[in-house]
Amino acid sequence: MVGKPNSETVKEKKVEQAPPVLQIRHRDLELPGAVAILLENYFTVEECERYFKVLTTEIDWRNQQITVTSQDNGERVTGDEPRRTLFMSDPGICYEYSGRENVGQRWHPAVLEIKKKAEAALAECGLPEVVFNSAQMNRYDFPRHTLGMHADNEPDLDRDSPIVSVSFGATRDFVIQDKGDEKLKWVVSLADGSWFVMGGAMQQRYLHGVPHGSMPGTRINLTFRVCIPRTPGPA
Ligand SMILES: O=C(O)CCC(=O)C(=O)O
Ligand SMILES: [Fe+2]
Repeated sequence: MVGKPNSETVKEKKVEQAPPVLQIRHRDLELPGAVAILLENYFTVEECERYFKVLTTEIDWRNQQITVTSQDNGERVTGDEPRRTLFMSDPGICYEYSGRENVGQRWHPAVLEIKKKAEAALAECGLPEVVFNSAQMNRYDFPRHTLGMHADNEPDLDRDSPIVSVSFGATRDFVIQDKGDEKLKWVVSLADGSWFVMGGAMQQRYLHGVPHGSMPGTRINLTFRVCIPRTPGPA
């Protein structure tokens, strides 16, 4: 007779399972005059886990300072950038923003892999091919780590190329605001593995930023860009 095994002798074996493959979801924000398309789950769960680990452990994230113009009295004020950052690029690329000159650090191989996959998505969205030569990288470790409303319109950036943003780790809101009407806002949730493109007149007509979060968890964001090559200069 086959009986029920004695519960004391049952040994459960945990079977290793492949991470799920989630379906890519394509959403066009249909911003007048701009290209703003989100691909959710563009990176697989396996890629998200692998890249999050590499990006949090193998990158020389920096606490840096920025200088901005005070909204109150128009004076220039220097303070801590409210997140950690790093700028990576091909040789001969510099990017000045918020009063700081950033000389591109050498590419980490994982960032180059991510860049290739980020470039491939442009064709999937029916957009022209672009080879990015730099990446502004942001690390948000706490809900208080933020990025103020801004436009990426510095002279170092090629205005005709889009900016592609990819995110790993914790989900954060990404807010877009019409420069001509501050009441016109869009909020996009940028989750683990998401890809987002900002093109057309996005930087001329809109501001964007990452406000204070509500949940703990580290988020890594890489924004791939095309900068105009130049030699380093004073900030
Ligand atoms: O973290 C983000 O999603 C936005 C990054 C960004 O806008 C920037 O680096 O200029
Ligand atoms: Fe930006």
